Amino acid sequence: MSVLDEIVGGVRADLADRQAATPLERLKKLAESAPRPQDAAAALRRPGVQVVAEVKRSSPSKGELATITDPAALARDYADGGAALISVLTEQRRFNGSLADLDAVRAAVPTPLLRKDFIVSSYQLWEARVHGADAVLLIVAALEQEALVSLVERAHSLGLTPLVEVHTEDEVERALDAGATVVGVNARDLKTLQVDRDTFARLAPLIPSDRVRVAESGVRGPHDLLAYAGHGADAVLVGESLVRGRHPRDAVADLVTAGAHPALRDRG
Ligand SMILES: O=C(O)c1ccccc1NCC(=O)[C@H](O)[C@H](O)COP(=O)(O)O
Repeated sequence: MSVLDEIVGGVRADLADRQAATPLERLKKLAESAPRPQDAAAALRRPGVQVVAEVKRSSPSKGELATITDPAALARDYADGGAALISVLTEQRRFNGSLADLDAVRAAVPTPLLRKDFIVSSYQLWEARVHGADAVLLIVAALEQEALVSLVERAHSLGLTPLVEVHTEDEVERALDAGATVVGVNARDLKTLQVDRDTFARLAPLIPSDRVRVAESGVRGPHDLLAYAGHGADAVLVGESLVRGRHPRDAVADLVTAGAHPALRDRG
């Protein structure tokens, strides 16, 4: 069994518990009083290369990354540094995240938020709405095509921006067929956990330029952002290097400054 299969198995088990505790109809009622989602795609389409900063405590590849006791404070640093979108991991077993983290971050910053999880059911989209997310991650490798199409449509109908994640040529085709407008190319293979930064250069030309192209994983600093930018990235998603560093606000600001270079801002 791959790491991804194992994670998704745990996610399904936890999901069943939450569904038993809060039936969908109740969740839908709660969504009525949730804030209207912001346009996360528009935030990523701004000129230059935008920064998506991630609240990430642990990972299957590295174990514990950082003791984040106050995700709201970290998110405020990210927002102050100029992040266009803040990604909050809500998966519990392997990433040590939670919907409570999403709540805390939502209450702390006005920046659009991405619920980063292993979404397999529309129930999780309703949860994302209730807990204040503006965008959700949909991982092509974790979904059958029919489920992917249906989740992309449902996310849009709930006002959420789906960030559709791919790692291979076939997955790019599936993402585009499913109607993805924001496509994330993950340099990390979720089955082997190996990071190969050349993945973005290989797959980006297959993604039409009217879609938002996000380069995910392996960004250690501005030089990696600039390398991804050179291959057409509109945004980069950064986790580990920000949570491990001592000055997350400055680290985000350095990335934002690199991404705002006039040569990148003036790209067509
Ligand atoms: O990070 C992992 O080990 C991982 C393992 C299995 C599934 C997903 C995983 N990570 C999710 C991500 O892709 C990253 O959190 C995100 O792209 C940021 O990457 P990084 O900057 O390298 O932390």
